[in-house]
Amino acid sequence: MKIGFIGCGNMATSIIKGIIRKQIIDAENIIASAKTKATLDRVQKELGVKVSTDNLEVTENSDILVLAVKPQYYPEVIAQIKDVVRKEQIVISIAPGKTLDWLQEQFGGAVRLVRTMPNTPALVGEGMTGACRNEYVTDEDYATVLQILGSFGEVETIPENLMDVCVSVSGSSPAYIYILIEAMADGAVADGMPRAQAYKFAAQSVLGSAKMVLETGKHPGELKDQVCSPGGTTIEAVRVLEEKGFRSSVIEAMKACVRKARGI
Ligand SMILES: NC(=O)C1=CN([C@@H]2O[C@H](COP(=O)(O)OP(=O)(O)OC[C@H]3O[C@@H](n4cnc5c(N)ncnc54)[C@H](O)[C@@H]3O)[C@@H](O)[C@H]2O)C=CC1
Ligand SMILES: O=C(O)[C@@H]1CCC=N1
Repeated sequence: MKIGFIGCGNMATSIIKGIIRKQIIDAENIIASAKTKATLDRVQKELGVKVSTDNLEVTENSDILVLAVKPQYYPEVIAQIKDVVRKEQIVISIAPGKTLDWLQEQFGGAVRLVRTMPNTPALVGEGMTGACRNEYVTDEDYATVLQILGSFGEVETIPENLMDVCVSVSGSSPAYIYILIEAMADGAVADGMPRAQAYKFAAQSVLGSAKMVLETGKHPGELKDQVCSPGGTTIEAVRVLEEKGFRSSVIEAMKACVRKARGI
């Protein structure tokens, strides 16, 4: 099995590192393209995969092809490769807003397409990916794709109409969490904790809280209540978060994210 990446920036690098880490596909069976020699040198050095500036070479040398460029470059890239994409090849999109119908139209023929929304924690094997496929992708093809996507974290098949929601809840959400961690560390630093220590305490608390939700199966509200002692410290923090519109800020930010995805 050979996998190709057109574009090798943040997301492709995270996916490739995740795949190599789990030894699903060897580095020698991975090929990636980029626009500049500087990026290719960085990719070759950092990941040890084959590299090329030629998107056609990447297309011809892969069974699974990931389109890992920004959405605005999709039309240009697809126009360039569509005549060399083979019938049995699987093309994976990772772009927000690009529907299976739109992708199909750009290719102008029957292409096996899997639409996904991954996220950068793939780099450490803790990604969350939503996926759906078109009618040309066989069950066998799709099982292979899910195995690859599952090698760098969790993967779930979702209806295509939820892909834009997936962008806000998992594709983009690591950014919100990093802001939260940074803000928590700023708070700790403001009260005297050294910066590096503050990042560790904040990040480990986020990691532990996420595990509590996933592993206990308890409602997040119940877990929150367990932390809030009557007349205690936590409820004071919660009171201020509610007063400052924390919950509503998150919801509104996510709705803006979905609107943007729908408009891309
Ligand atoms: N960064 C993230 O957290 C996530 C990104 N995505 C999606 O992944 C895709 C890639 O995003 P990033 O990796 O963040 O972007 P990026 O900008 O880091 O990487 C894209 C790479 O593609 C290269 N490129 C541009 N045009 C090219 C062409 N014609 N041929 C070959 N290479 C070309 C660029 O030079 C760049 O290195 C986007 O569609 C994005 O929406 C999806 C989920 C999460
Ligand atoms: O910001 C973006 O457009 C991409 C999609 C999801 C995460 N990053």
